[in-house]
Amino acid sequence: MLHPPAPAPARVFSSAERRALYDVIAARRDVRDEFLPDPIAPDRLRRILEAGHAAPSVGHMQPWNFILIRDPAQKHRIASAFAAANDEAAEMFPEERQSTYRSLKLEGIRKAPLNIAVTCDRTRGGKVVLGRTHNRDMDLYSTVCAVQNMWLAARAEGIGMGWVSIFRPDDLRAILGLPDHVEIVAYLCLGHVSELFDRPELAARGWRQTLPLDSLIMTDRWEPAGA
Ligand SMILES: Cc1cc2c(cc1C)N(C[C@H](O)[C@H](O)[C@H](O)COP(=O)(O)O)c1[nH]c(=O)[nH]c(=O)c1N2
Repeated sequence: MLHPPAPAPARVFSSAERRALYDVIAARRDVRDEFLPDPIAPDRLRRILEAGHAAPSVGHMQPWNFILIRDPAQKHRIASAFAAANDEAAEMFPEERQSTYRSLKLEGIRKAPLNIAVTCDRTRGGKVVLGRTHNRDMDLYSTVCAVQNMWLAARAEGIGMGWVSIFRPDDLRAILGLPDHVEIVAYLCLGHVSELFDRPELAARGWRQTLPLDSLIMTDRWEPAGA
């Protein structure tokens, strides 16, 4: 007779191991401009992708794919799509912020030796997926979990990663040749880094400051501001 599989004892991490995890979380940065041209060694890239693939996903759907982009011509098309969208984006901010916005470097598409498009196949796992029955976007959220795992793994490997989202989605879909049932979730730039900011670059450059954690914690239900 077959017995259902039982869980194994949970591994306990030492304080040094815990510290290492929190250090990586704190030292992770969004990288735009600090990329070096050196290629990423295949074993490092593999570990970063494995970290992504180890992410939680709704119903264990694993809806992600990882499109590895190194071709300069393809990067050029994507950088042009970014430039078009970025011009439109600049216009959307109040006039007094537009020059600051234009001074920010917001992508490393050509400078980073590797770009990765992380996609979500919305049909994977069939029509009904455990946990997604009433919340259709859980597959997209799952894919974001994969991206965050990659971001942390990359930092631990000494690889910088930046997320670029300033695109008209249809431009990027066409360039990547995505079928209708596949969404682009993240466009990532990866490479070794020379330097890193010790806090978010947007905060360091005065665009937007980091909010204090205690101002964000609520108890039992939504607390209206000033209550
Ligand atoms: C979904 C999503 C999308 C984007 C980003 C992040 C995320 C989560 N970020 C990076 C973002 O600006 C950055 O994470 C914050 O400023 C905080 O900085 P650190 O990530 O802590 O360095 C980002 N940065 C950028 O320069 N261009 C971009 O298009 C985007 N898009």
